[in-house]
Amino acid sequence: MYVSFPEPVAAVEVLRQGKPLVVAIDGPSGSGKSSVSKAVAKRLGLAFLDTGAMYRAVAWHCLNGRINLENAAAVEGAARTIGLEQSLTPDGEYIKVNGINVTGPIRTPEVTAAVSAVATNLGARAELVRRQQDIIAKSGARIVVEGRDITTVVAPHAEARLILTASEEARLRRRGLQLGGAQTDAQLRELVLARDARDSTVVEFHQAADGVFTVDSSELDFAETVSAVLTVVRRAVNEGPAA
Ligand SMILES: Nc1ncnc2c1ncn2[C@@H]1O[C@H](COP(=O)(O)OP(=O)(O)O)[C@@H](O)[C@H]1O
Ligand SMILES: Nc1ccn([C@H]2C[C@H](O)[C@@H](COP(=O)(O)OP(=O)(O)O)O2)c(=O)n1
Repeated sequence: MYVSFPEPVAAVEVLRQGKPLVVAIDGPSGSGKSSVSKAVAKRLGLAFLDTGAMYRAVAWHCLNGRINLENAAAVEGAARTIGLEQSLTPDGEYIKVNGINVTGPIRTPEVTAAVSAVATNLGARAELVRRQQDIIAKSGARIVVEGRDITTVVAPHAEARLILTASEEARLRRRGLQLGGAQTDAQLRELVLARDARDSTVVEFHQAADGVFTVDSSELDFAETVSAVLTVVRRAVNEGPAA
């Protein structure tokens, strides 16, 4: 079989040309939000915003600056004052805190273990939501945004809103593979399920709100999931919110 390399890039699909097209994607950890959202943004020629990276960046800043994560006022203060700069394209993702590139460091187990302290801080959330809405407006409202509260709080009027979910088993397996298989079952459960349980005390990302579509990727491979999400986006654009 002859396989050409690099693979031909799929043609960009033009939807709502010249008009706003915000695609809001929420879901639990390991459901595929980040990777699938990037592929969807590429396919639709849209910008891309990883909101989880912003929560992680604040957590990294607190750990790095010895800011007590249990001090709610201090964490909120950190969210309000840090300089955040991040890529808004699906390729070459990066994020900087006060000019320091923390793209790698925000993915360490230490930051992952600490990030719920930021995610459950309502003052920090309000500030990050405000920043995210500002980024969406500045993108010309043609952007895929993924996180936990995008369909409900950050962009409740987005042209397409969906929850991307998958069974616990699928999410644990995918995260294990993604991290290279070095984690024990207990460690993976803490990284994925325990963190989701903590985060879901302040945001609902398991159940779709009114008008929000659901894509369950448990039985789908990556390409099928991207395709299912694109189908939902086309349907939302052509027919409106989920019934
Ligand atoms: N439908 C799928 N089938 C198989 N693997 C997938 C699927 N969707 C995502 N993945 C893989 O699962 C891992 C976790 O996906 P990721 O996008 O990081 O999830 P999230 O952002 O929701 O935490 C990645 O390695 C990704 O490539
Ligand atoms: N809009 C968002 C995005 C992320 N969060 C929180 C929830 C997560 O614990 C952290 C990190 O999010 P991220 O999407 O990077 O997490 P995963 O790696 O997909 O599990 O931030 C949030 O509360 N609201």
